[in-house]
Amino acid sequence: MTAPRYDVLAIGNAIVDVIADADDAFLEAQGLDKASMRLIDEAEAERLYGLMGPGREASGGSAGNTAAGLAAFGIKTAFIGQVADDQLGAIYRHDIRSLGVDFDTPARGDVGATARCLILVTADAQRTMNTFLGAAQQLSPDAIDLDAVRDAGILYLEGYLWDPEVPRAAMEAAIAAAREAGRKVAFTLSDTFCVDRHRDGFHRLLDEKKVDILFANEAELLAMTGESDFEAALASLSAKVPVLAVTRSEQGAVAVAGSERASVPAEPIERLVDTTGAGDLFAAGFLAGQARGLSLEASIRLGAIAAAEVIQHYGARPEADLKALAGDIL
Ligand SMILES: OC[C@H]1O[C@H](O)[C@H](O)[C@@H]1O
Repeated sequence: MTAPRYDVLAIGNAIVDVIADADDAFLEAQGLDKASMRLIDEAEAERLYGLMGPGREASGGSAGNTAAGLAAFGIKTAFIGQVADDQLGAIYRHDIRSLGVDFDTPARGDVGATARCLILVTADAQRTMNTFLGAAQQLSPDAIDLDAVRDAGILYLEGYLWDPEVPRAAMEAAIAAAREAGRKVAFTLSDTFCVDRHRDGFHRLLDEKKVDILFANEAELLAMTGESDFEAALASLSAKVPVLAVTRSEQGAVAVAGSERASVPAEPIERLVDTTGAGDLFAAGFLAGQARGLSLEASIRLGAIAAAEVIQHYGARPEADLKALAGDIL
C-alpha cells in the first residue's frame, strides 16, 4: 500500500469556541451548572454572548481540537466539518488552516449559522460550555471527501456527530470507504450522554469490527459496559476492540491492546487553568503515536503530554511546541 496523503483525517462538529472568564455568581445568575455542557439555540447564544465578558475566539469542536493537536505534533492531518457561509465560518476555516490542518469542506448557505460554543472558565479551571450546533449538525454524506478518507492512514470520528441522522450517514460512508481502502478507524465516545443515547449503535460498530482504536473517559467506559468497577469495565470493552485508550483525569490513562496493557500517570503541571480539550488533546497525542507506529506505551505518554499542555492555558488548542515536548518519544 502506498504511503497515505494524510496520517489522520478527522470528522467532527466544526464549532467556533468563544472563551471568557466568569465567576460563580455569573453562572448562578444564568442558571448554569458548573462544568456542564448544554445545547442552546441561536437566540440563547446571542443573548449569553451579549452578557459574557471579553472573549477569545478559536476554531474548536472535539475532533477539530484533536486535529489541531495532531498538526502540532507534525502529523499530516485533515479535518472535515460543516460551517455556514458566514463570518464565523470564515473564522473557523482560517483558524484551523493556520494551525496546519487541511480543511476543504465547502461552506453552505442553507444550513443556518456556524456553530459556536460559549465557554465560561471559572477561577477553579472548570469550563461550563453552552453549545449552539447550527450548521455543524448538517454535515451530509456529500460533504465527505471519500478520496481523502481513502488516502488517510487513520480515520478519526467523534461520537457527538452520531446524534443527528444525516451526519451519522456521512460517518458511516466514511467508515466504509476507510475500511475498503484498508485504513484504520478511530472513534471517541465523546460524552456519557452520547453513550446513553447510542449505546446499542456504538456496540454494533465494535461488534461489526468497524473500529480499531476506541477512546473513552472513565465515566463513558462505565456507561458503555454497565459495569461499576473500572477493571471489569476495561476487561469487558477491551475484548471488543483492538486498541482501547481510557483517560482517568488526575489518575492518568490506561490503554489495552489484546494482552498488552500500558498506563501512565497524569503529567505533572505547574498550574491548572482550563480543562477544555484535555480529552481531545490526549487523543491527539495517542493518535500521533499510533500514526507513527509507536508502542502503546509511547502513544499513551504522548497523549498525557498533550493533555497536560492544554490544561495549563485557556482554550482547547495547544500553545506550546508539542513536537519539542515529545522529545525523542516521537
Ligand atoms: O471538547 C472540547 C470542545 O467541546 C466543545 O464542542 C467546544 O467546541 C470545545 O472546543
